[in-house]
Amino acid sequence: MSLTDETTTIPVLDDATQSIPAVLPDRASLATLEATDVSAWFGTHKVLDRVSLTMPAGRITALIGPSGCGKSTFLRILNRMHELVPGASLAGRVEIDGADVYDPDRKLTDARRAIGMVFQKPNPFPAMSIEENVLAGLKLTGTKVASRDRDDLVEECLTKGGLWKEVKDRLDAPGGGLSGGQQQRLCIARSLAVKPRVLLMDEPCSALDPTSTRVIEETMLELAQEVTIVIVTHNMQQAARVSDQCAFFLAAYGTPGVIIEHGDTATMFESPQDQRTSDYVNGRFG
Ligand SMILES: Nc1ncnc2c1ncn2[C@@H]1O[C@H](COP(=O)(O)OP(=O)(O)OP(=O)(O)O)[C@@H](O)[C@H]1O
Repeated sequence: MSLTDETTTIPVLDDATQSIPAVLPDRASLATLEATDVSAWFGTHKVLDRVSLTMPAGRITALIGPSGCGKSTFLRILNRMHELVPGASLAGRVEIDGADVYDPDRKLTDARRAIGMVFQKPNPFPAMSIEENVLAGLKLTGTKVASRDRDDLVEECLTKGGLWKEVKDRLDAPGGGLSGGQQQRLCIARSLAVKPRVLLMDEPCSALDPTSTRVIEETMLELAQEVTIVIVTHNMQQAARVSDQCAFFLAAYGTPGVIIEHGDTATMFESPQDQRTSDYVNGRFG
């Protein structure tokens, strides 16, 4: 089913009922994510109207805009989390390298494995060890890794998450015992363990101090070489520091969110086309 009918309601899919093999493209390569005419509702409340955006392979795309304009909803549509909200629906198309993310013949876990998510508040499993946290996503997504390869995978993911040096001597310690910034990097490492092609990050630094924020930003810049990143941020300096392109979302009073303008980050900050973009990135509202 391609979700081009504006009135289509997405059913909440039960993984247990989906046994068709994965057909997502090779997860080892960088992927472009393409959203076309995406609209979204919570019940009858329409919160996004025909949003289209290309998020290029190996680049960092920042979604910016004032509170309530639909950035997080858009992000959650990209890896099929929106459909978990009772009464939520959407229309439009999301493709990863041309493959329909909402193809009903595809397992929900395939979409989640290919398109990982890091949330605003670090959410490690507090009682699980650091090592167990990294490996936790494998079980949740049904990803198989031989036990002899697990140590290497843990080291690889913690290294990419920028945490290895700090925790390599205490992999058995509980994840909940780490600082907030370390916990967020542990969550990034956990997302990486299933080898996603895209990593979605919803205000990943908003609960962190400036030092931890910089460490996460450095981690993101390194990760972009092997995974496409889409980040929601309210921090304009952060958008300017880390992103290659920005999309400015806005919802005028009583209307659903739309993208007013998008383009490469330098242009969006230095010479945007739309006065509202200029006002927003210069802190005149929002
Ligand atoms: N679970 C939900 N149920 C009902 N309405 C929701 C739900 N989540 C979000 N909304 C509504 O959808 C609209 C868009 O919200 P969303 O969180 O996507 O915006 P946002 O731009 O990410 O905001 P913020 O920057 O504050 O996180 C808002 O009007 C919000 O109230």
